[in-house]
Amino acid sequence: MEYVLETKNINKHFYKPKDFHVLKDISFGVKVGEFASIMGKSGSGKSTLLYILSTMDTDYTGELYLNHELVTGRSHQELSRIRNKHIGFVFQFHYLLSEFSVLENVMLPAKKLNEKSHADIKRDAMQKLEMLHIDYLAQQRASRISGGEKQRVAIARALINNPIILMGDEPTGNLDSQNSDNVFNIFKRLKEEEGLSLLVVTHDEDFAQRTDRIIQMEDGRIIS
Ligand SMILES: Nc1ncnc2c1ncn2[C@@H]1O[C@H](COP(=O)(O)OP(=O)(O)OP(=O)(O)O)[C@@H](O)[C@H]1O
Repeated sequence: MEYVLETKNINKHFYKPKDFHVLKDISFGVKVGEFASIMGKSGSGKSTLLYILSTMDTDYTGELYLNHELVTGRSHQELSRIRNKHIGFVFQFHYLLSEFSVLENVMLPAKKLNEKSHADIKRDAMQKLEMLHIDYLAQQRASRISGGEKQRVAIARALINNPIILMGDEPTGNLDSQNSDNVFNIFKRLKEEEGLSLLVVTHDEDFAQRTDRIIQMEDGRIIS
């Protein structure tokens, strides 16, 4: 089986205010081209797990593999590069820089990666915006577009370095049903047309039901 992401026995504790075993022996994988969702009650550990999977949190035991390579134990600098190059992340809030244009926002992670010329990055960013049907917003300031548009720009930005997996933490949490549907359809299209792998934490039952697989969490464990 070809996995883009795999974990082996991930455990995590929070020690303040008292010892709390938040993630218990999490072992699972996301297959290449799979669109998986994570559901579970508030407090079951979904966000905590996603922050480990996205390499933002390194305070755990167990192993994390991306493209079959062990990521656990790498230096802060290496992780920052792995994250920027291989993982796209979409949050509930868009985190766009409001004073920058839409195009500049999308270009930023590629600028940081520093592997391509300015012209190439600009061309790639325009292509992502076209793919999401928001290329007409390229020169607009990020502060001046709607919530649904901002989330689509955030998706374009998450895709600029052609990640191997796109992760989302409640990416439709701030959107109305029409815009949530838009985001779902974009994700579905990325899977079907680009072969992208996706892993999305959501409270939206409707959204989760339409993904390939629901990973159900309860009290820090995966129960199904
Ligand atoms: N920094 C922290 N210190 C101590 N406990 C924490 C910390 N962060 C989270 N927790 C606790 O860990 C548990 C899991 O939190 P987490 O945010 O992963 O849950 P979740 O399933 O994503 O919840 P929600 O659906 O509400 O976002 C919760 O009980 C939370 O209170």
